[in-house]
Amino acid sequence: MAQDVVKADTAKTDVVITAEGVAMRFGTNTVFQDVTFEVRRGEVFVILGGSGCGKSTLLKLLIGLMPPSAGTMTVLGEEMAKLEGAARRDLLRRIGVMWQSGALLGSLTLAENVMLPIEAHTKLPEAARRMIAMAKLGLVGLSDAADRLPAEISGGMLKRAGIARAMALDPEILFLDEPSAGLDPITSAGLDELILSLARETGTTFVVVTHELQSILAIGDRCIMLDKEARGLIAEGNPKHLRDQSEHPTVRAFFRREARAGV
Ligand SMILES: Nc1ncnc2c1ncn2[C@@H]1O[C@H](COP(=O)(O)OP(=O)(O)OP(=O)(O)O)[C@@H](O)[C@H]1O
Repeated sequence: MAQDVVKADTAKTDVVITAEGVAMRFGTNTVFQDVTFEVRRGEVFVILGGSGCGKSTLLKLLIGLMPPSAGTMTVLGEEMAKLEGAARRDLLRRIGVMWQSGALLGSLTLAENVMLPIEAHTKLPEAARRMIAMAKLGLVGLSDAADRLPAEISGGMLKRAGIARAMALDPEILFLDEPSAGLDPITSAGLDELILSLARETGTTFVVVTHELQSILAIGDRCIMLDKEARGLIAEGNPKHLRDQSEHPTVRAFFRREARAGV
């Protein structure tokens, strides 16, 4: 199996997420176990795998929605599962999440949607909140749509607006749950370009959950692959290396199915 060999040289300060021996069980159902990986500052890190392998569950553990059944997970040096109250809120403020649905409020304009987290977490006056919201909408190419309602824009624009809102408080890590779900291939490729340019220009670390092969190859600096049958990780490394060099049958099957169509 291809493995990234740079890991040993990486300074600890460059590591923003660690998972060590992480397991998640629901009753007698072990979704995964022995999951160990790290995410480095500034990279686009992809969590991939087939349906039901536990991608969303892992994302929920990472953002502290539930604690792992076993193992240790740290985000920005803190063990989320052990944090409470203000310490937990402080850490949550340093990360952003865009769920698959985008979850914008339909009765508010895009600018008002982006202003919401700023209002919730700061005491900035409205003019300053709007200025930040406009800057974030500018980052995702939606300056001209700031005063439109979610129902008035396309699916791709909704995703961009969701990213702008998730970036409202300048998160160090941005988690994206299936960002290209429901988008046509051209719109999806545009979103991939946006994610790449945001990662490169803002230095934000992206953790992206997806099973879209085209996106994985386009944006992923590194990835991990979860597998339902193995109940854990079956690959870690650069997606293109895995595609070209992995000898694991499931990894090969996943990466080569669309590779034949010209990826
Ligand atoms: N709250 C829960 N209670 C019980 N079982 C759960 C819960 N959440 C997830 N599971 C189980 O964990 C397994 C993994 O689910 P998960 O949604 O994380 O997979 P996934 O890889 O994100 O799948 P998909 O790509 O289809 O969204 C499934 O068997 C699911 O039934």
